[in-house]
Amino acid sequence: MRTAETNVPAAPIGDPNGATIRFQNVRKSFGQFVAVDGLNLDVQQGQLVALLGKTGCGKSTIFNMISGLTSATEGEVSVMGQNPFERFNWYRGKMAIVFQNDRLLPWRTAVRNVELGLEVLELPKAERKERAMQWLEKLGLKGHEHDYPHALSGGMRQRVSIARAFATDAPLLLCDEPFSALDEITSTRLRTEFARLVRENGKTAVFITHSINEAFDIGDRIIVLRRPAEIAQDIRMSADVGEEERERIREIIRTSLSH
Ligand SMILES: Nc1ncnc2c1ncn2[C@@H]1O[C@H](COP(=O)(O)OP(=O)(O)OP(=O)(O)O)[C@@H](O)[C@H]1O
Repeated sequence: MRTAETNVPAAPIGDPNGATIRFQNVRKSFGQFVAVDGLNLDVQQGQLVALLGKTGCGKSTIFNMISGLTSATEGEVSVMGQNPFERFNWYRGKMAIVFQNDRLLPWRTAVRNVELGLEVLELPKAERKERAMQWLEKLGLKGHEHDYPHALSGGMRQRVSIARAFATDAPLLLCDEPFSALDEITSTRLRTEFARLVRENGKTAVFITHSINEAFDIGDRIIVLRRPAEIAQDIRMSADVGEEERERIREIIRTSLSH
């Protein structure tokens, strides 16, 4: 595993404060129910952050605020220096999302599904196809470009949705438990490949998970949340963290999650 600071380009897009994602005293409530309470969080460009927490701790709510699907009740959310809820369209081509469900269109082949995000960006047809084919190859799907989703396994479909996200060339990737419905072997392989691609391509990524193992495999930084979405631990991982230290960190995380 590499340190969080590798592959970090000089300055984040449009953000004078130097953070790609910034939450300042963010509160989100649904009626009387407080899902996120006073959250402060900075994600720097080039970081691969695993957001780890038990079910119902508010991970998706945070995710929805980053992606602009919902607004904060109080406080400031800034992504690349803009408010994602107010400037939803500004993020086209700057933010790509991978969901738990692959969300492929069943009537489109793998390559046509990858091209979809590029159609929205209005890229010329030949370039769309070339980019989509390249990303499918990088995701190990050479030979399956013209298969329809129903002919692909769950892992292959999720590979297509990752190719679709990377093909847009968005600097920020948001992933909401994309591998949690897959078997452990497929999931482990995919998350390792995903993390490598994020680093190789200098992306910033937030990866939501409820699995400690997944957070360890993915994150340069592991943020452990407890209800109502407060940060219980903020852990920086690096290549020189030995196995003994990793086990100690796992124990700290388990303890945090059990509260
Ligand atoms: N639209 C909503 N209306 C009312 N309550 C909501 C709404 N969205 C989320 N909540 C509540 O806020 C809390 C946090 O939900 P959230 O989906 O963010 O958690 P999560 O950590 O993503 O859970 P999971 O891992 O199960 O997806 C939960 O108690 C949930 O019931």
